[in-house]
Amino acid sequence: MTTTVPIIYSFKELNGVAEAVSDHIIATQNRTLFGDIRKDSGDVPATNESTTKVTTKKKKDTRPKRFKIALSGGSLIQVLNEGLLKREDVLWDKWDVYFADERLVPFDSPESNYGLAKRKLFDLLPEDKKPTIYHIDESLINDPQECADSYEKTLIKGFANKDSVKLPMFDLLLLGCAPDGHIASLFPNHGETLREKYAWVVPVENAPVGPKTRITLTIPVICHSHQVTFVVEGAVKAPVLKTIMERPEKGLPSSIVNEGAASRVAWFVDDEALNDVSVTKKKYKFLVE
Ligand SMILES: O=C1O[C@H](COP(=O)(O)O)[C@@H](O)[C@H](O)[C@H]1O
Repeated sequence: MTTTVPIIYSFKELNGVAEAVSDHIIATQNRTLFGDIRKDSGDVPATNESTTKVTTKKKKDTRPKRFKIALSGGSLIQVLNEGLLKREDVLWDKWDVYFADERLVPFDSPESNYGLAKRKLFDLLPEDKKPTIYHIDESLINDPQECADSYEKTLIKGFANKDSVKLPMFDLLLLGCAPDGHIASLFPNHGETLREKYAWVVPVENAPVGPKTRITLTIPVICHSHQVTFVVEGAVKAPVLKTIMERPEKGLPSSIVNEGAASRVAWFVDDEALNDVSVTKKKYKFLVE
């Protein structure tokens, strides 16, 4: 069994993954802000109170469009640092930045995903170009369930209410993939977390890779994103990429998302990470969209 999801492959001569993924992010930003591709993620269906029948008529969303993006931590942040900071066409002040997962450590810990993004990205932007950032409540890091619930509430506010919007829809969700196949803080063999259907955010209390306690977006939320983009580099990732592409039946979290979001998934990988993959590669010469 092989996966049919195309790989968007960053050719070395096009300056590598950081450049290519930056072009992709900016193209997605521009389509979201100036195109018509985004479904109204914040719309609330009108309710006819006399019959309590929910109609499909939607209120027109008159709010200025924002680019709603979720970031992972880890190696992705360095890629963004190298690719995005030098660009002038990143409209940072129109970005709403959320996190795909967070490690429950203080923000000044080197292990904090928000802390890393802050130091390597947000702190380096001019004051008038900062995005709006939605991070966890640092005071709740000792209570994973509370922290997850609180972050879910943050999402609910950002994407209207949970009853009317069954799932939030990020314009772009950026994922790394660890050598064990975990994405965000969704780990292989964490069945209950991987099967979660209702919650948008869940606690993780026994992560096999430190820090042990985390919170993470769930698979349905990740797969509902308008665009899910993986960024994976280095020979250390070659075996896991082979498993994802050639053995989806193994059910790694990365494979579940790769299949679940299918046509909305893109992969940005370098030659080293792709080295072991033997399925037919669809190579796209990457052009600015
Ligand atoms: O623990 C985590 O690991 C993954 C993968 O990190 P990488 O450094 O191998 O790219 C990361 O995406 C996630 O946000 C993080 O919490």
